[in-house]
Amino acid sequence: MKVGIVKGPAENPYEFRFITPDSKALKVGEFVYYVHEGKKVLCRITKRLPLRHYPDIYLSNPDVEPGRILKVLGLSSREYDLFEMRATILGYYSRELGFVNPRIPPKPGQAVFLAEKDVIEEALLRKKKGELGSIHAGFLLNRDEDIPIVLDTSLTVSEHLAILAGTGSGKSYLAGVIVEELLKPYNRASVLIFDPHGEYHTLKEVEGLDEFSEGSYRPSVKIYGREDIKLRVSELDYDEIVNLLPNLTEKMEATLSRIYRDLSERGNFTSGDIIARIEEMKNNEELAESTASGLIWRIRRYLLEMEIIDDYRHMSLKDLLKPGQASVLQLTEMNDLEQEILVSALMKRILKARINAEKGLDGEKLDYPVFVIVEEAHRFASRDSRSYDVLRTILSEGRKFGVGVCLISQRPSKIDSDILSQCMTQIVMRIVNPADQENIRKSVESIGREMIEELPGLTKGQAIVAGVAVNTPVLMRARKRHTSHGGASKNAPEEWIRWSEKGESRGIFVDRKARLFWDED
Ligand SMILES: Nc1ncnc2c1ncn2[C@@H]1O[C@H](COP(=O)(O)OP(=O)(O)OP(=O)(O)O)[C@@H](O)[C@H]1O
Repeated sequence: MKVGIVKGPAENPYEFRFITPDSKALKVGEFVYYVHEGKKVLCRITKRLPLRHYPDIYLSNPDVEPGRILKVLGLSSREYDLFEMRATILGYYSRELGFVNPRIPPKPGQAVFLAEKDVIEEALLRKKKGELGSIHAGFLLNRDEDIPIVLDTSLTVSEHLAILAGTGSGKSYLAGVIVEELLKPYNRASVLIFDPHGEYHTLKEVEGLDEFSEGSYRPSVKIYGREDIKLRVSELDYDEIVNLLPNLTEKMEATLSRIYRDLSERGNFTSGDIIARIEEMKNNEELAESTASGLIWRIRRYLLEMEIIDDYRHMSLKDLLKPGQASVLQLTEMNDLEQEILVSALMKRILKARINAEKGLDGEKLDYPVFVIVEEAHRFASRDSRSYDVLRTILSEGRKFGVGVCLISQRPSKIDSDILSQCMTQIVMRIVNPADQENIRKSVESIGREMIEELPGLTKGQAIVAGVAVNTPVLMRARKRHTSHGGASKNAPEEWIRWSEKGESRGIFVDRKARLFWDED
């Protein structure tokens, strides 16, 4: 479909301007093309400017439509119905070379066409919907026709993914879509989810849905609650143990460091082993009574009191991570310290197990790549977080060993920029906060300035997808979930009414007297 005519070049050589009537309803982000030597040269619309404004006097009376004034004056409304569009030339697409820019802008007078479904699918996407190793995340925005937006699974997971947006824009809904896709028969991924708000348990529904099974394949989703999540004392780093024990004196730290070094060389150890060593040092008069008792008290009070820390039990990595399985670690009842220590210790163990498997080393092994989703990533990937060092290492080295990470955050400006810039696929949804927009502009180079300007205007579920998993940034609306969304907003009035209809409200206002504690039964 012809949608406009080229007016001429713009300020820079890879842009041009064209004129289109309003009736063609072209929007920023839309894909168009012109023909050069028989090839369709794909372009993205970056700006839409009205060509002529109505004289102010035509707009002076809100009750009189400007078109009527034109009619009375015998003028045509069509000349006010025109828009000048800017478009960036992406090039014609070659499977081998990617986008090839012809380096000759279109001539004035040349026709501009709306890119058809097959042109978009061929040029923008590396994978077709349902193909082996594909993620059907949504549909091209601004089109009535459903043009699927499909990501390349391999690049999405191994080169890390970031989903960034203001709160309530649909991040975890979309992450759910991505996990669903990863569990489909054409991916059968091994996924781990750190879920601080308990939003992912509903993914268990996939186990009963036909879309997810093929032959003998059926995915599984395991939910780990607080009582199932355990770290062994001996799998904690020295720094992690120190972080758990408050107000250690220099002498206590030095003692603990020595004991930790000795015990960790032997393999597994328990908190009882640490305490026994401290007592031994005290009895040998290597340690003052007050230091020894202070250290033992802290170990008993803080290390042993922590529910996620155990002397013997820990989660088996082989149970936690399996192809065709998503494991959801619910962190809802843990405090920040426990959550950070858990992310740090478990991620370290996963990376080590992958390195062991890849290099044929001794020790715990994981024989397949894994994908880890970290919700509220700003809490775990900011410089002052206890899990910062591990995440930084995994983000920079994980791809070599098949540990992919998806960071999800509503405060991208709080995520360390070295970490964020390692996420090679970015999905950015509505962001209104200017500091966060600026941070996205700096750390997500593949999204141009004109696309960043679109961010505040997006609505729930709409996103810019950019980076290695697609050939060029594209505007998308997320597809519908097969499973329900565990993070769905509460409908308060509905719940109030349901509650009151059950009769539970009766009598609630009878006792209006404030009770003092000595009045209580
Ligand atoms: N694509 C979508 N289609 C339909 N509903 C959606 C879509 N995306 C999000 N929603 C709904 O919008 C609400 C917020 O979505 P979601 O929980 O994914 O937001 P969020 O960005 O993760 O928010 P928060 O930062 O608070 O966790 C939910 O009720 C969800 O069901």
